[in-house]
Amino acid sequence: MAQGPSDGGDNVKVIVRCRPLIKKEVRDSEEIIVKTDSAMGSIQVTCPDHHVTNRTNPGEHNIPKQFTFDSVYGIGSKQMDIFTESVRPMIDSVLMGYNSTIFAYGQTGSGKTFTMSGNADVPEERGVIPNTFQYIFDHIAQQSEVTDPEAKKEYLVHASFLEIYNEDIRDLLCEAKDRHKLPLKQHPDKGVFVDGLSHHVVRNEAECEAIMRKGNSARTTAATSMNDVSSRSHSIFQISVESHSSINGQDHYAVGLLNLVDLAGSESQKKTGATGQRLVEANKINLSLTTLGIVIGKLVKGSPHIPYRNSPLTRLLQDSLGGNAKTLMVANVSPAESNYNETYGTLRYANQAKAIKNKPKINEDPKDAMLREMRDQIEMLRKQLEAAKGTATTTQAAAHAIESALSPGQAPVSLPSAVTASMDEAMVHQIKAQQELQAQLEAKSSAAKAAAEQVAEMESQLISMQGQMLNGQALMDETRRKDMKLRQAKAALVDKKRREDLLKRELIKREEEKELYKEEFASMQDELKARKRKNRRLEAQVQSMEDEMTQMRADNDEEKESYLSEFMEIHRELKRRAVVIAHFIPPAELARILQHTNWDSDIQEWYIDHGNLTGAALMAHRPGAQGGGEHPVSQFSRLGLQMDPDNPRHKERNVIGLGLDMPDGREGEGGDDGYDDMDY
Ligand SMILES: Nc1ncnc2c1ncn2[C@@H]1O[C@H](COP(=O)(O)OP(=O)(O)OP(=O)(O)O)[C@@H](O)[C@H]1O
Repeated sequence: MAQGPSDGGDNVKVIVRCRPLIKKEVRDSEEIIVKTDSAMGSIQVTCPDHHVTNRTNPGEHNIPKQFTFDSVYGIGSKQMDIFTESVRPMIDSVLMGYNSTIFAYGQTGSGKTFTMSGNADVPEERGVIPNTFQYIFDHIAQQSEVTDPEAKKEYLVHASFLEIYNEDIRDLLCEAKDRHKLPLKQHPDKGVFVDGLSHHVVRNEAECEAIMRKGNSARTTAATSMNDVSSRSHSIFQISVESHSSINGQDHYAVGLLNLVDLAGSESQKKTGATGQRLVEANKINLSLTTLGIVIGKLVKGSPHIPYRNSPLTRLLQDSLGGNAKTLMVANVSPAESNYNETYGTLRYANQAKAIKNKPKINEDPKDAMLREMRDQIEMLRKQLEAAKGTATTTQAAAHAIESALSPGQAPVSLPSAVTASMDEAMVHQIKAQQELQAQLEAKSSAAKAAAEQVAEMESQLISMQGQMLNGQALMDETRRKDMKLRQAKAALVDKKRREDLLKRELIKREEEKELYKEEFASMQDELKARKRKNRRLEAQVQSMEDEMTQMRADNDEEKESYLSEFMEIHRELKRRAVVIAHFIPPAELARILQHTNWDSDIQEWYIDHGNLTGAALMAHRPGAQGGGEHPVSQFSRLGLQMDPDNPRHKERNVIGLGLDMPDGREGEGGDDGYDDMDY
């Protein structure tokens, strides 16, 4: 299924493939340490027992490391499964005009070349690249069955094949003697491109395969201790699919470029024991792969500067990593215990790449489309051909006219001058005219031949140019139709299985979520219950506090009222004393007494200095009665005092000695100075 344009960005798709044990690993009885679950898209790798990596926590290395990817292909996976499930959507995008990149990553000997190229001679071992050719030409062949003129498309497919060897870019399709370093350049529309790289128009899968074989045989490989045919370079097979359609009389062009990248494998010098040229190659390979790793890491972190320029590999993949292309990374791993570190490293690397986001966009109506140029050339050639055909026809007609003007069977004669001299003039004239016509005929005939040749040449040129543009007619025949049907039926089955797997994955995810919710819900319910209990307790506390507060307020109000009434009482009494003082103590006397009043804060009492100055003291110093005796008291008063000692009527006459009539039984308290309890 074709993917629509995406605005929010497309994550780099990452799939993992684990190859089976190779002969050497079987011979060495290597343990398989990788477990895959294709339906769930998960892979586990377990550190072998003897391979202790964690000294501080030795038990931990036995815990399997688990990863999930867009798809995972196990030991028994088929080339066609990978193609149908994961590669086909990328090619569909290319056919729509997106740029796409599929790159195989992994340690040396992990199966990258097997996955990308495979064995072209064994149908079920054909890799991504040959299966891609077939898919593209099947798609184009189907155009022959399209009847809607607006939906009809015309295609031009061309391919290039390059390698990056020791950080130099080389064309794998040119003659060996011309295979020198090519520069990288930047184009405002095309982006980064290899200047001088050859492009080869291909009209069918056989031509594509021929190119692939030619390039593969030119690619630098060598036997190493890890792989009998180890790629010593990164290779990029590029297929450009250009299409044209005419909608409402308007020409529309789209160009999709597909990069099929087979990276050289990372290798550890310790394991390979490489020396000399192999070591130089290995260092360069590891260097560019490290740069690729740095670029991926920075993209994931969202760094503002991505060091694409640090290696030709990352510059060429610039558009595929964080750019406008759709990208699929195939991480290849070995299942053997001896490759634990590399396998774990590849999975971590691939896991990181999942987070890279691209913003794919369709290349619509690019100015430099080869197809546009070719259509213009064909149109021009057609016009020239028409003109040439006209010229050829008129020249031929002229030649025929001359031919018929010549008397039939009359061969032009060339007579010796002695003979012509004896002939009459008319005869000579006729013979000369014949000779002239003959010369004209020869000239016209050769001109007509040349014109016919030119027309034939132009026609074959036109046919060849038209033959490069594909509308499906030449590709579709009965055999392809049948094979295609079979391929499509198989693809439909894979699609069905894929959908089932996705559903299963979704279902399991939902189940897990449900379980999680259940647990969360149960704990939330417990928490809710506990909170409710606590709330009830708090509510009861609040209620009792409120009741208490209401009570306190009521008590306070009551107390306040009682204090107020007490205060009013005291105030009234005070006023009474003030009135008494005002009436009985002369103001000067009062001022003098007040001068001697002091507050004792220890006992919280007023006291009067020089008590002898007070009225009571003065009264005590009242001059005695005649002869030192007591002042006379009437019989009535003496009796009255005995009977009612508190009756002021019978008391001394000095008002200061009178006690106050206090409220609430306090009456008379502190009657000595009369100011007791008057606490202001
Ligand atoms: N899925 C597979 N099924 C069967 N054999 C495989 C598979 N993958 C790889 N092999 C075999 O494993 C060996 C190494 O594979 P290959 O050459 O593809 O590795 P590579 O990753 O390209 O290595 P290098 O980086 O050294 O070029 C080959 O003999 C290949 O046929």
